[in-house]
Amino acid sequence: MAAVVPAAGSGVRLGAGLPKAFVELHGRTMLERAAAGLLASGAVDDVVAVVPEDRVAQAESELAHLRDDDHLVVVTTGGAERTDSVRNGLAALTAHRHHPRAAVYDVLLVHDAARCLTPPDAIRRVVAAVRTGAVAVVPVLPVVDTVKQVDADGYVVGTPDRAALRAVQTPQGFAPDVLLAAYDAAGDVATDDAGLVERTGGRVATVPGDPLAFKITTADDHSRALAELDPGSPDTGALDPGALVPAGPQEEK
Ligand SMILES: Nc1ccn([C@@H]2O[C@H](COP(=O)(O)OP(=O)(O)OP(=O)(O)O)[C@@H](O)[C@H]2O)c(=O)n1
Ligand SMILES: C[C@](O)(CO)[C@H](O)COP(=O)(O)O
Repeated sequence: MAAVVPAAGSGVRLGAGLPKAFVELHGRTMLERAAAGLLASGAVDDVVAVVPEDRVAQAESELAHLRDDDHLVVVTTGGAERTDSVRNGLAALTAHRHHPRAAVYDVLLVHDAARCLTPPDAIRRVVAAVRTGAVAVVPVLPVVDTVKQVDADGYVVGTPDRAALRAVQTPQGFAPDVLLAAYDAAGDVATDDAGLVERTGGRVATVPGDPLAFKITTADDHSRALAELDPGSPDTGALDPGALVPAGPQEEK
């Protein structure tokens, strides 16, 4: 089983001044924590990390300790959108199929480096659901706020039934042919990989997610991650929210 880890985003909303996946949490980058977490779950054999072009050498060096006879760890470069980065990761996996470790995968995962605190049980739940027959699986949490749909002017046009809404996390898991076909068919970007499967008519199952699989997006999320990892310690290494760089065109995300 293999996992693609998109880690090529710039992290505009975090505003750390470097690509988000290379920001450290108590001395370890988000990328290294995410990749190590996948392998430590025992459910993942091989990992493809997708990183900015100028971070390939750093990623190779940071992930080298995870590579052994049983675990292939590949680093490749990302694209402008998350969808482009995952596509590159899938291509890198295909290119390594000749490797003795990478014969045929029964499950493919896609897991944000930015969700690097995801507990092993949450990873294993997704894998188990694919192995028991689902072609696509997303971990979800209930939505606790009432959600409004608004028009272009910001006026409310509807209130969806909250009981039918879920917040979606990663890793998302797929039967490999289903994910590859969805990416082959995709003419556009999607904010998550299951969204591409939905567009091709694939049925997407849900499993319980985990609050610790939250996405580190802002400086507050980064502080929360530091505290989750070491509740007793001062906020060492926290980013200064006041030093945020302007978010630019991505700020509406
Ligand atoms: N072109 C991109 C954009 C995002 N990602 C990755 O996709 C995951 C989820 O993206 P997000 O958290 O939105 O990260 P960024 O795009 O870096 O954040 P921002 O929008 O604040 O710049 C992250 O691990 C990020 O590195 C990626 O590999 N390639
Ligand atoms: C894939 C994802 O993590 C699911 O919640 C998310 O959609 C990606 O985050 P982004 O901020 O939209 O890039």
